[in-house]
Amino acid sequence: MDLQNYVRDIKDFPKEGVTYKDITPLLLSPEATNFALQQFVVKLKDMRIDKVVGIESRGFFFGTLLAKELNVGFIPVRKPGKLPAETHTESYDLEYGKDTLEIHADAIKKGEQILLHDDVLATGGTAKATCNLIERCGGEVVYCNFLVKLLFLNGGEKLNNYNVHSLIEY
Ligand SMILES: O=P(O)(O)OC[C@H]1O[C@H](OP(=O)(O)OP(=O)(O)O)[C@H](O)[C@@H]1O
Ligand SMILES: Nc1ncnc2[nH]cnc12
Repeated sequence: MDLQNYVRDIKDFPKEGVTYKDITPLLLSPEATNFALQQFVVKLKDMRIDKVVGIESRGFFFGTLLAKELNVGFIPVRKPGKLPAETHTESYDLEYGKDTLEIHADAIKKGEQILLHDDVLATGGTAKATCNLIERCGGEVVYCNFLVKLLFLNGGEKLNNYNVHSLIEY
């Protein structure tokens, strides 16, 4: 199955000059969703993963599916002001703006091995900020997992020190 057929380009969204990679066609297809999930799991099955961290909001879709599949807990990393308990906070630059992310400070136990998941790796700011959050909680980022990697934005450079994997590259 060619997963690229399930990602569509939306020109000039959310800003002029940005071509947005829309994964909703993939989510609409149970076959493509299951295929992508199994492709992820093949790579992960021999690794020790204690928890999955998914990034709001599109990282929640496959993040929770992956956690269920690996039989481990799921941790949401959220936009500011959404998490109710004590948090750690990181700010970062996006392809189309600036943003801040938060994690519950007690979500990870010291030394736990964490899988980070998001739908798209673009400039890498979001993923790098999330790695920082995980490490501030005492976790170790053992794998950064994405559906889509935008090679021309060089997001991988920000994640030099990490194990990075994606199913679809542009
Ligand atoms: O690699 P980067 O340049 O940091 O960009 C990648 C991030 O941008 C998108 O999130 P967005 O902020 O659009 O939020 P959403 O998931 O809620 O749509 C995407 O889901 C990633 O989280
Ligand atoms: N071009 C893009 N398409 C979808 N999500 C993104 N996140 C950052 N850049 C993106």
